[in-house]
Amino acid sequence: MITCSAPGKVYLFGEHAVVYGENAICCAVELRTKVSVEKSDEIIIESVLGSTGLDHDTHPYVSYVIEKMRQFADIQGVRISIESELPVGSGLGSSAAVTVASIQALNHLYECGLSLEDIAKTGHEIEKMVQGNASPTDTYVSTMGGVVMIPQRKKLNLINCPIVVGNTHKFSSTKELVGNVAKLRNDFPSVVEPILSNIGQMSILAERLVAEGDYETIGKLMNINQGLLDAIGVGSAELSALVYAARSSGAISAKITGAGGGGCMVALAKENNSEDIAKAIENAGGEAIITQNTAEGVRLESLHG
Ligand SMILES: Nc1ncnc2c1ncn2[C@@H]1O[C@H](COP(=O)(O)OP(=O)(O)O)[C@@H](O)[C@H]1O
Ligand SMILES: C[C@@](O)(CCOP(=O)(O)O)CC(=O)O
Ligand SMILES: [Mg+2]
Repeated sequence: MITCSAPGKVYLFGEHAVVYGENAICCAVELRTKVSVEKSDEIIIESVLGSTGLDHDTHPYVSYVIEKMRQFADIQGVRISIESELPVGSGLGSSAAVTVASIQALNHLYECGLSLEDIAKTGHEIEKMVQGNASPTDTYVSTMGGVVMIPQRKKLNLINCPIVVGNTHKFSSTKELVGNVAKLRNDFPSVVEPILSNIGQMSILAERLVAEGDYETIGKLMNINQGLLDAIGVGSAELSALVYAARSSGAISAKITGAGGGGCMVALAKENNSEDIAKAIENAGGEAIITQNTAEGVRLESLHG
């Protein structure tokens, strides 16, 4: 049995806008999805979502992974077991993590010889197939780790402060939210395109701030980004409650991460106040996770289970 894991991510800036080619800055976080694979008589995919064969309704990402990997190997029967620290459908890139970890596990099992660049590219093709429209961000960051500027795929310095995630526990589908933004942009191009372009500008300004470790100024821009995410309709009362709770308890910044609608928000904390922010998020009805960014992307965990 071969086990690989891949990290989730939070966006400092640029979700949704990045789908239209704008800049984004996204960091891998130390919350992982683990995928174990072994050859078997039939195809079995096991996860918290159930146990299925090739099934595009329950396991769309993993089903497409198997179909794509058949370009590189003769895959007949395989058992794929998924365990994850990432909440599903919550803006932390669980779809990219499960996709990337599955590709790498099959890559090892069938000795396909795919490079990390190949894995990120194949992962992006799969996210596009399921989501309809997807940026390369989540699959690239989950493959390579670190803090990355998209679309350049440029690695920036790691963020040297605690990251607090607040989960509303309201499931939200990325495909649906990306579709809603596409409709709004189509209905009001002269209004929505400048908003997306303004979001892109924040990443361009923030590149130097990340290099300098100027988290206070990064935080001011993140808070503006939150306002613009609300403007394009991906906020919710639950997310706003957690965002304002985090800010009132001393967070440097707080905004939605990922597709929004429900799912998670992210706050940057100071060295000494991550616990206070986590408590405020819990008091406002969310689940708090204190984490940090990670330089490590997809990795081999074990060869024998
Ligand atoms: N642990 C898991 N096991 C199986 N499938 C998963 C797992 N985590 C995520 N997925 C897949 O990813 C989908 C959620 O992806 P998405 O809507 O992009 O949200 P996000 O990536 O923000 O969590 C799930 O509906 C499921 O298809
Ligand atoms: C909204 C978007 O920018 C990020 C979606 O992230 P997540 O699936 O909610 O973790 C879509 C994309 O970049 O493909
Ligand atoms: Mg996703």
